[in-house]
Amino acid sequence: MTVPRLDVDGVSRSFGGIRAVRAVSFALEPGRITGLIGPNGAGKTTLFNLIAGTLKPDEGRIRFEGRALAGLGPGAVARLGLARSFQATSVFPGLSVREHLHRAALLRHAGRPADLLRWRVLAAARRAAGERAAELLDFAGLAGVAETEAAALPYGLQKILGVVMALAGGAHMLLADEPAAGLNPTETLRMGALLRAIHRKRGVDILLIEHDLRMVMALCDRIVALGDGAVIADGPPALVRRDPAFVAAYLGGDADAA
Ligand SMILES: Nc1ncnc2c1ncn2[C@@H]1O[C@H](COP(=O)(O)OP(=O)(O)OP(=O)(O)O)[C@@H](O)[C@H]1O
Repeated sequence: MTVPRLDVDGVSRSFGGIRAVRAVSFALEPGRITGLIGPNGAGKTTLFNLIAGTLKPDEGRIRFEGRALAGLGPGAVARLGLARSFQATSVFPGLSVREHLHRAALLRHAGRPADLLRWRVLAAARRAAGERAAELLDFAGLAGVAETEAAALPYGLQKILGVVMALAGGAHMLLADEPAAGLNPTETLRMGALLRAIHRKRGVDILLIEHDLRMVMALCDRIVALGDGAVIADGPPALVRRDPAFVAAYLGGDADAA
């Protein structure tokens, strides 16, 4: 059997008395866009934090491409190729769009300060990061705003930059955290097209948390639905949207709303 891209096995996490994530298991084959959905408070963000290494599970194991993530922090997880979308404006205040991508590309070396003390290594890393930034500017359609300060971009472009920054370090899998939140319909379509291009043209798998069900249904090969911290439905969109547990928990019983 193929090694799953991401294998979440019996993962639980509580905060005080609240069991935010309860014995969640799913394995994602390579080559997929997967949606992680559920009502407010269902545990999506907690699960993302557990996968990205920001939080540690109380129980269970998470493997990325066969490697256990236990004990790794967010930087180490990202360097393995599992990267989370950034909040573009809060990362490097005052820096341009190009500089954001350049810094994000350099971050993959940040855990190896000894390397960076050797100027040859640093110079080569800077050059490669510059090339990568230029290529990503073109890929994401951001070349026209490359020298604009990231914080001054329209919100939709800031969200695009935050997603593309996650690719700058060479990710094989992108954790996209509500990329359409706060976007208007045109911006949402552009974001959907970008995610599809990231997957199809760059071969990056995506795990997508998103409240915009239309986007999730259109983009995803598979949907994992959480309710009250546990998996309540898991499968292709056409099946999940008719799953009684999903309909009851997420849509208040109205299957046609999905
Ligand atoms: N740091 C924390 N301390 C205490 N409780 C927390 C913490 N983080 C999350 N929770 C609780 O865990 C549960 C799951 O929250 P989580 O944010 O993961 O849900 P979510 O599905 O991402 O919700 P939303 O769609 O609103 O972002 C909620 O009851 C929340 O209040």
